[in-house]
Amino acid sequence: MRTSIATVSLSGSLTEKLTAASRAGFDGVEIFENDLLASPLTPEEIRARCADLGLGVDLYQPLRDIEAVPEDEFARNLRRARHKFELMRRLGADTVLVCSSVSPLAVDDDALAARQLAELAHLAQDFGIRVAYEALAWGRHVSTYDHAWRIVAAAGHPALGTCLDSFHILSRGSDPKGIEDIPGEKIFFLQLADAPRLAMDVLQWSRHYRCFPGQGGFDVAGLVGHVLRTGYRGPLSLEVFNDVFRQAEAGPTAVDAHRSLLALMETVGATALPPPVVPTGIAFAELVTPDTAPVTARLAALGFARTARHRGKPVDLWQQGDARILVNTGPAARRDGTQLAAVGLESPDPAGAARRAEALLAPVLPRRRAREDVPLDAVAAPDGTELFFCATGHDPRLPDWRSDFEPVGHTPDTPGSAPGVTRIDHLALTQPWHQFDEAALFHRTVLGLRAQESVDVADPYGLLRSRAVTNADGSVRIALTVGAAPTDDTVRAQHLALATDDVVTAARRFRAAGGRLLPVPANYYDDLAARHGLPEEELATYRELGILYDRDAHGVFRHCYTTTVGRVFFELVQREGGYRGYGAPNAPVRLAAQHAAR
Ligand SMILES: O=C(O)c1ccc(O)c(O)c1
Ligand SMILES: [Mg+2]
Repeated sequence: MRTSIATVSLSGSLTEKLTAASRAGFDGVEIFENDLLASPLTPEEIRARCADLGLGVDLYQPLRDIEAVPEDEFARNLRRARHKFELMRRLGADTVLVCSSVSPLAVDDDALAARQLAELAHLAQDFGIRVAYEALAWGRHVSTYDHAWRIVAAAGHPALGTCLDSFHILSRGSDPKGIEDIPGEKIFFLQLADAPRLAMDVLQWSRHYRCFPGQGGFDVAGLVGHVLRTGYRGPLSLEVFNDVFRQAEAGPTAVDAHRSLLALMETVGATALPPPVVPTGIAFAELVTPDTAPVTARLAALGFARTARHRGKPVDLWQQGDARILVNTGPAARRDGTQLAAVGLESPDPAGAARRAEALLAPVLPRRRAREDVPLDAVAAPDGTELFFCATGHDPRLPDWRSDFEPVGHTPDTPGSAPGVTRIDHLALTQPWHQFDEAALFHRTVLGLRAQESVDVADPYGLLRSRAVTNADGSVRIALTVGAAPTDDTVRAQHLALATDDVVTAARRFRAAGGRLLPVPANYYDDLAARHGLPEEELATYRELGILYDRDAHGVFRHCYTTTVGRVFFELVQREGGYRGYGAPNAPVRLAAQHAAR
């Protein structure tokens, strides 16, 4: 099917928007009137630019406040429309969107609306133009798709059809099943947008909070299924009014937009993509650092041993139990400071995982970082984190990334031999401020992970949002976070959470080995005592070590934090009884403590 995007969904000049849409692989655009009015290009130049970029001008929009008005007013509206049709002819656009009137002059008279829309369509026809009538959710008299369709049907003009917009339909709670009663050839256009479920005025909701399909709470794919069953074969077009996307760079936004549409088309069976290959564990996390000592001192104190070194690069493998951390001191480290740069995901089919990622527009990274390296499939996540699809000896047919490493003589503790770290529990990756929703969609569609609900976390200097993506058994957990103050290193911090069966002993061992744990204020423990009624002795231990505590319907969570190096800190976590969360209620206390420590 044709994919299209409204210029209002992207930031920049019209030229920048068109270029971004074309590069991201869209077939066409809806040109929003304001973008044309503000452009220094003539309509002919815009048409030529679109042609050069391989874009069709699938829709010109919107014509407003046309129908169901007194005759003298309607005569003025027709003059206005004629001017637009002349413009559209120069632009090479053959469909115009007319949205239902919000004018105080409009009357509640369907027969009048139908008669005037037929007259408009008659004029449009002379210009080779079709009119697509759309119910705005806040239209004065027409606000539902079935009402707009009744008027279109009554008008009975071949150049008049309807435009369906998933936002207007789903925001009002209309049942989209009735779409199947509209003949496909009378649906002239289909606009798609998702939105988070918010209890607010629908106009404000529409103009500021729409998002790409799959990022919000609507069943957009379900709606598209109904539309396709009518026989509609026109474009699937994204029309997303969103305050964040208006500011974000158009190029990446357009790619994210197209990915969301591809995933939606897969869901409704309109396209076939390589199937998702869900990762089965975390093979490694890779830190880059220009300043090795503070990182390795923390790892050693946590009980990690340096077990191997890369044959060709300044990269060490530190290991404990099944937790593997690469410490890279190469050139990227000097450029970027200490940060989590790459994640190795255990994959039953690394090549298949990479094929899906590529089909969903993820940048594919070179298979070998150096000529002599084992070939590994890798892609870049939206935040730039490199994701390696790899095998850690679980399948003899797949190359083992560890073959690039030479043992250095230390053997790690075997899991369970000492109460240390058993595995990586989760990773927390900070996303660029404008890519939070996209990050969740990426991890869900590209990696086949499940996204949990987003939670708000109060930081002393702004609000953070956090959303976890996981595989079914919890062996892959990634917390995606975003903050309001992107330049602040506490807000930009990433962390590596390490699982242990006994956080108290692990914390004591870390301290005894010279490690410093993040101090937690006494007020926190007074509150904890009141909330959970923990025995005084247990509380005293937590107080002493800075251990935080949480409980959900499934179990208990105890955790503590190291101090931060660059953008990175470590967390020791003990999950008991199937606890599913990440200690979110404690995050504000942790963030305040980290700001204080800075
Ligand atoms: O918010 C609006 O005015 C507006 C305009 C055109 C549309 O297609 C739409 O869905 C909303
Ligand atoms: Mg619309």
